[in-house]
Amino acid sequence: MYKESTNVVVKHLVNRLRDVRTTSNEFRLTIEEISRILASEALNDFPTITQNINTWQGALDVEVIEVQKLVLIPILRAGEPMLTGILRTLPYAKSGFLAMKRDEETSLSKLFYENIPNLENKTVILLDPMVATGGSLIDGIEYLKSKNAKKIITLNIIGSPFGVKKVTEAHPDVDMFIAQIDERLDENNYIRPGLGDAGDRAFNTH
Ligand SMILES: O=P(O)(O)OC[C@H]1O[C@H](OP(=O)(O)OP(=O)(O)O)[C@H](O)[C@@H]1O
Ligand SMILES: O=c1cc[nH]c(=O)[nH]1
Ligand SMILES: [Mg+2]
Repeated sequence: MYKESTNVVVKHLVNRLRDVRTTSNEFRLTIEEISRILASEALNDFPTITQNINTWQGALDVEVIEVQKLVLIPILRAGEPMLTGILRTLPYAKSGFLAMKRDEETSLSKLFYENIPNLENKTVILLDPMVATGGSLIDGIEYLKSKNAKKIITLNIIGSPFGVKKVTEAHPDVDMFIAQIDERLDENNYIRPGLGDAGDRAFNTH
């Protein structure tokens, strides 16, 4: 399934990403902010455990997210600020990494590096801001399934209708939380209106 955010703050922040005046530093910080909101939407139903803590009035049983059951995995480069943002909320979540690059001639993704912790019995939150053809996300999900992830949730910022459909058809068991689905994929497989190349915008390489 996929769920497009209805949060007006998320929409507001996505439009800041689209603005060409937004500097790379502000772009990364905005991605961090959006990702923290998307993560709280995605984790709303996540299982909690009871923890006994000491408060100013003594011992108290409280409900906390079972962070040990989570693994955060960004698809580099553009997914990196998403990880940074979510780690500010969940600083002790385990993280793994997939470094992928889409070949701009063929639009096929290639995996260059991975470092993934044990995923057995873990829920993976896969992070990539852009879902254009959907190829990178589909390949990333397949890789994590081959590593026996128990459940996969993706957090994405902008998708094309084509890419989102491809991902949900290829992996109907994956829950996709996306900030905004844009109008279309263009003839160069870029999202319109989109924001350009998210990696270049984030790391000042355009
Ligand atoms: O849905 P797709 O057609 O596969 O395109 C989306 C992919 O392209 C972008 O990464 P890119 O390959 O440009 O790498 P980068 O993050 O290093 O810029 C983006 O972050 C996705 O991973
Ligand atoms: O629109 C697009 C397509 C692929 N990658 C991006 O960063 N943006
Ligand atoms: Mg790129």
